[in-house]
Amino acid sequence: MALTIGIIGLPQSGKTTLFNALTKADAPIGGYATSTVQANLAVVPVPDPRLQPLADIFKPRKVTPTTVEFVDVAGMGQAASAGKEKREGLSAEFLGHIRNADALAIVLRTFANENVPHIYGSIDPERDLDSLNAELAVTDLATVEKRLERTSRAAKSGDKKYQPEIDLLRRLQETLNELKMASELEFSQQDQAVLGELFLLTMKPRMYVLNVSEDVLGDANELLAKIREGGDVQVESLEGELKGIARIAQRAKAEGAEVVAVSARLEAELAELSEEEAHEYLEALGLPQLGADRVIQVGYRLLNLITFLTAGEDEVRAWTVTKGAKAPEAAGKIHSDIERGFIRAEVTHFDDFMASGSFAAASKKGLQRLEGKEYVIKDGDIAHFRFNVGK
Ligand SMILES: Nc1ncnc2c1ncn2[C@@H]1O[C@H](COP(=O)(O)OP(=O)(O)OP(=O)(O)O)[C@@H](O)[C@H]1O
Ligand SMILES: [Mg+2]
Repeated sequence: MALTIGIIGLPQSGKTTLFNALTKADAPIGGYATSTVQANLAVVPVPDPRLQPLADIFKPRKVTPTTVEFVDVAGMGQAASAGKEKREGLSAEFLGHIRNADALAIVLRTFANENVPHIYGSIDPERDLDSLNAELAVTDLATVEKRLERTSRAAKSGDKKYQPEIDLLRRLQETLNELKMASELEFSQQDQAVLGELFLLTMKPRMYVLNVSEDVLGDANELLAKIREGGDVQVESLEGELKGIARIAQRAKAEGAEVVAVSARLEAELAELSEEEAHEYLEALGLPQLGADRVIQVGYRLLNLITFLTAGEDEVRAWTVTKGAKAPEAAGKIHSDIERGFIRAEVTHFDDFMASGSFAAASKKGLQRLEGKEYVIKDGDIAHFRFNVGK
């Protein structure tokens, strides 16, 4: 089952443009609200700087990155823009698309574009985030209250076993009612089963994607790095777009959420170029990498995934496992037979391999290990599995 990152944001914040930059696809982009009606879904390769050096050494026939799924949905906040009662939450159709997302990429507009009116009439990413959060919270509140009604009815029988669930639901109700995120609460092990059934939107891991104007991209990246590293930033003295960018970055830091700056329109254009041309362009702008690539990498991390590698003359390949997975489970990603017949894993970490130059040299230095069934796979492990399938 593929893990999915849902791209959400206000109408016309640049979600589909970002989606196109991520996927190098051509989803229709519109200059009017609700231009995305149905969802766009795509499987996106995860850029991994370890693949190329391995390919240079093994000269394999094939290099295969691992992938992650993104879904782009219509803009939220329509309830507000249509002047409807705001507390009704999201439509069932919309919800269907993001309920099952495993993490959220929240697009916040800071870019200036006279041809693209903002539904609230001005640029203010903090206000937009509050509005999105409120909408997510109200939607979750409806979910929680429905469940509370059902559980309370069941509890009328006098069975005490429902009490912990009712307590949990009441706590959630109170928090969401204040338009706070359910993720701010502490949960017990016992709560997890109910939470797992609720698919709350405000529980999902999230990242913020600031969609900025092309001309502030360089400054925005510097500012984000400075705030991330805990540098002293006088937000009030910042001008224009950068002020909003800094505010979101500070909030993200306080929440422990990731934040990435992209200029979605520029990146969607770059996605049309060859990789080489795109990188030349980036270098000219003084940027280390495409924002879209960062969005994919950070999104992948949000999903609690790590990458292990296999390398040989046939193929150099990146594979995905959940953090904490043991060697046989990793082997099972390649083939169920390898998991069933798992004997041992020969493991060399990518860094050790590169420092040694070959498996033989790594082995001589004692950097290639034989690991058993209980070994927990680490990000960047190059693994070769020994297995034996009986008849
Ligand atoms: N960084 C940017 N700078 C300038 N214009 C941008 C930028 N990003 C997106 N745009 C423009 O904003 C408009 C809206 O973009 P897009 O259709 O991607 O938004 P959306 O969030 O998918 O909208 P909807 O919610 O209606 O589906 C497009 O005209 C796009 O070219
Ligand atoms: Mg769209």
